[in-house]
Amino acid sequence: MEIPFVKLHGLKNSYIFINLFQFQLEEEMLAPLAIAVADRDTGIGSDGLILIHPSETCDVGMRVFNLDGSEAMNCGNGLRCVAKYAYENDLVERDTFTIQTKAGQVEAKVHGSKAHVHEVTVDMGAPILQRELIPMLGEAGQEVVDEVFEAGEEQLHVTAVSMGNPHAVFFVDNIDEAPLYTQGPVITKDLRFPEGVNVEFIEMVSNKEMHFRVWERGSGVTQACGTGACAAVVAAIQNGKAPYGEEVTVHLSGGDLFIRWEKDGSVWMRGAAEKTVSGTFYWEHSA
Ligand SMILES: N[C@@H](CCC[C@H](N)C(=O)O)C(=O)O
Repeated sequence: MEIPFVKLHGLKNSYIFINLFQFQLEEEMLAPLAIAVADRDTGIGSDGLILIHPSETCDVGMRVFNLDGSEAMNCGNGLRCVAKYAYENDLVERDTFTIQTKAGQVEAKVHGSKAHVHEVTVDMGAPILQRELIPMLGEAGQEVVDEVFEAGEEQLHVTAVSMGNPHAVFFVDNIDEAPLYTQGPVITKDLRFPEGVNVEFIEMVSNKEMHFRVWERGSGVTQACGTGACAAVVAAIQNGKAPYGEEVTVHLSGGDLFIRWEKDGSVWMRGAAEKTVSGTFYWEHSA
């Protein structure tokens, strides 16, 4: 099978994009295809697969698959890349348009020209803070803010936030000493999070600046996570470490994102999106 693709990344969080306005794929192919394209030896190499598809309710639709083939409800870096692709490739004409995700609808605004979109702002909608909706086990109806979290020998404190997908945020004193590779792969599968969880470690630099590292559910360590950066800023505000309504700079391994949470309202994400490769993926699918 010959599959046309484009590779884009948001701050080095890279995905293979397939345009389903032009190409059809069977549902049962999607998970194995995600694993195949993401493979850095035998595939193209990426953190996963994103499908850009026609939508009945929005200007375009997006589906996201992690490196291990699991499907996610949302992807912040993917949304900026989809917006760039859709505008540059005339799937949309206006510079502000809607994108459907499995978690709901968002609005994106591209910055730049039809020839080159360099940055995108996305209204990510309101975070979901109620424990059972994240979802996290425990007493329903409460927010999970700075809660004691036993993790093996360590006692951590977690703040849990959903941006359509679940995030467990841990504040640390020194980002270089965060237990990313020891706790990340364990907490992501912790049974207290019945759907698994993306794990973020945050060092506050000031009330408007933070360092960020992530272990993504289904993909492991990545250079950036857009929904994770949104969740981290929400968590910082819930913990009194950052203000409502002001842009916070998040330093991820792959670059910076600029996030603002309006009180009782939306989280806004602004950042770069880049295209690197396009081509044909040759795939022998064995059903
Ligand atoms: N990298 C993404 C998030 C991708 C999905 C995540 N791993 C999940 O399973 O929820 C982002 O930029 O938000």
